[in-house]
Amino acid sequence: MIISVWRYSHLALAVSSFLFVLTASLTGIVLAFEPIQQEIETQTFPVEETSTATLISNLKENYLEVFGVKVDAYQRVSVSVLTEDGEMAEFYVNPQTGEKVGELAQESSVFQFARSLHRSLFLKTTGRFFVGLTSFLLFLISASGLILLFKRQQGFRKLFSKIIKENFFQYGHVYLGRLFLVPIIIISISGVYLSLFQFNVLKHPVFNAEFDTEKISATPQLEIAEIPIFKNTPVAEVKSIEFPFSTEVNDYYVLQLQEGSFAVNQFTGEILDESLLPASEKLFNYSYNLHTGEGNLIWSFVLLLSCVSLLFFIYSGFKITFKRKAAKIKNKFKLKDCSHLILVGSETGSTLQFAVWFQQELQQKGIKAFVAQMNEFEVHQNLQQLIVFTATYGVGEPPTNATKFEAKLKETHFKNPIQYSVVGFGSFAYPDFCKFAYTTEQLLDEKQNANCFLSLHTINNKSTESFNRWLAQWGRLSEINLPKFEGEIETEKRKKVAYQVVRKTALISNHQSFLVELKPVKKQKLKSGDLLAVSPGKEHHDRLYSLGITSENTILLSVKLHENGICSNYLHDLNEGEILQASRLKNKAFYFPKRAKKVMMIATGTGIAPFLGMLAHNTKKTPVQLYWGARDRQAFASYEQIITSALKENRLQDFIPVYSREDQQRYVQDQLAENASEIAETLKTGGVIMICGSVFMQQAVLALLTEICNDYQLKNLSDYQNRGQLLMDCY
Ligand SMILES: Cc1cc2nc3c(=O)[nH]c(=O)nc-3n(C[C@H](O)[C@H](O)[C@H](O)COP(=O)(O)O)c2cc1C
Repeated sequence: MIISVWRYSHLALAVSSFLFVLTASLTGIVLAFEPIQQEIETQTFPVEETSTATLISNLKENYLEVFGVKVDAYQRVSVSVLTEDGEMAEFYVNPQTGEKVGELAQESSVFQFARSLHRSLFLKTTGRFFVGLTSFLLFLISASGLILLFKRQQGFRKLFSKIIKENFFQYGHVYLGRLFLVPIIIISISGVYLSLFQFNVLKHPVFNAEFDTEKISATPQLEIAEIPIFKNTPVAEVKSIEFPFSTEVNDYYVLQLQEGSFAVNQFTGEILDESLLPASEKLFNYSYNLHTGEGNLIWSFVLLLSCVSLLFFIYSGFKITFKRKAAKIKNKFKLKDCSHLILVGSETGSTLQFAVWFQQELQQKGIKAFVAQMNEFEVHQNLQQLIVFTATYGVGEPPTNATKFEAKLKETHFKNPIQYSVVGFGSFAYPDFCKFAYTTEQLLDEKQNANCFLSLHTINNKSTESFNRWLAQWGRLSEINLPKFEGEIETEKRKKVAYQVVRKTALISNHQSFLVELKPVKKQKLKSGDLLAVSPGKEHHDRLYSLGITSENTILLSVKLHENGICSNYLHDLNEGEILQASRLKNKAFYFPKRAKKVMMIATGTGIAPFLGMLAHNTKKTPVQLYWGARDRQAFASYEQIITSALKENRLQDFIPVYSREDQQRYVQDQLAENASEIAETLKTGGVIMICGSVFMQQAVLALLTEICNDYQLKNLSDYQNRGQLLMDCY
């Protein structure tokens, strides 16, 4: 709940000030180049080592008259003098010699334009007011962003720990936020502070030296080089020097230093009056330097990058917001007429997308389904099935639209019996994995007349695969045949590249399957478990093949030839040496585990291909058991050589073929059932189970694994999946 208050504040502030922040950041980017350019172009002199006395003496020697000196943020010393030719001039000098080194820099029109827009939007006082207000809003946006960041990363200490990648824009928003929120807060606070001077809320001090003119004396006269304040002050500390108008004793030097202003007797060097800078003015100087980057190349770069990141924040912020709003609840039927109620607990909208899709599919099957936010939970007498899809936030907290659910449920009485199923959407990256979904199930469990239809299923990182598994189970129990959810899966762009056929085996007559070995024409990094998308000719629908990488680093595909299969026939008709155009899809979710005590591979038919590749590269000799189901022994011929050598070299410990048309006519799941205790032990001790092959086999194996989890009092199967102990690639 708390997180949402901050999120909405963050969003509301960002929306209300977006145009001003956009203008400020664009002009800020241009202006950030000014100090960078100045730093690069400026000729430097040792102002730290040169005393003010040396500078004044040199100037007095070189020019007829000196009116004033200024030292800017880039430590350039400019003078206003009467030259030997009797001309008034202003230019830069070398402080060590007093000689002219260049003309005063003229500000470019681009910077002038950007500065006016940045400071006042060309609207004078009104513009300056809006600019000040924008700075303040930017501060609030950044501060709320920082709080969201702390909450998201679960505290200050974990601020720089891994960011959970939800999607590119969200990841970028958080990642750059971590880097640039603090500089942006500095920019905004300093901007607000500078604005206070524009509106005369704070005023710059004016130094009017006051002293008793009666007491001024011209003796004892000191040489400039002897006057202590000039002798002891390096030029680097000077902001400006006003020279005396005349040689009258009442005329004096006004020396403005970083720390304050001093009136200095031109003959004796006595300090006639002084005024140290008030804190407000010191703060102004800091703010000015921090806001403009003047005089500090590194900080100027930080400012530049912060302004660029602001543009990214604006863009990604809107992208995130629109994505959240993308899935909308549209109910065709009234709640009281619906048999199915889908309740959604969602903060950023992805869970809602699953729910809306589910509702549409149910409606396609003629079932009246209603989608509602968990906070709007109500029951009607026609309700038969309650399905709750909910995410978890914070430390196991409900999403914003589910905060009132517990209270609402407490007040609810189910007059007629209903059945409920809860699906938890969460991320294993958070310690309280799907905790709110567990709470929800427990709350429903305690209600009279509410019966569990399908026990809690948890889904890590919006896995469509995991959702489809729940869908299959729910569909089977309800006797509703639902299609698979084809959600977004993280894949590389499907760019086609050329692969050369290096070998192709003949068909194994009974099985109509064959092996193809391919080599990418251009170097490509591939891993066993990746997918090859093949679409002959102009076919839009490609067929995905799970690939294995052999010990010779060629791609191994095991293909089943279907009578009317476009892709399988296309592959079968290819000859050795021919080129195939296909695209590779990374499938990180199905890679051989880097660290596992044991790996249990389960495959049927051509699903063995990625496993053959994984075995070829199991150089660490992780203990592997391979269960392989096929119709008969003949099918084994194509793989025999690879399996035998893997067994011999200890890259495979155990090969367990199961034939459905031979001996005892058994299926893989039958063999697995016999080894139930070993499977339970594998899951318990952190081993990994990998399944590749037909969906039919997958469903049977998953049903068995669920049974084993129950019998051996293990965790929910989805928990193992979410921990990466159950990897699947089935088709
Ligand atoms: C700030 C934040 C906190 C989260 N906290 C948890 C958590 O405690 N437990 C969990 O399982 N998932 C947590 N998640 C992950 C979300 O629950 C998960 O990404 C979910 O799929 C988001 O669904 P939604 O888009 O419908 O809100 C968190 C995500 C974020 C951004």
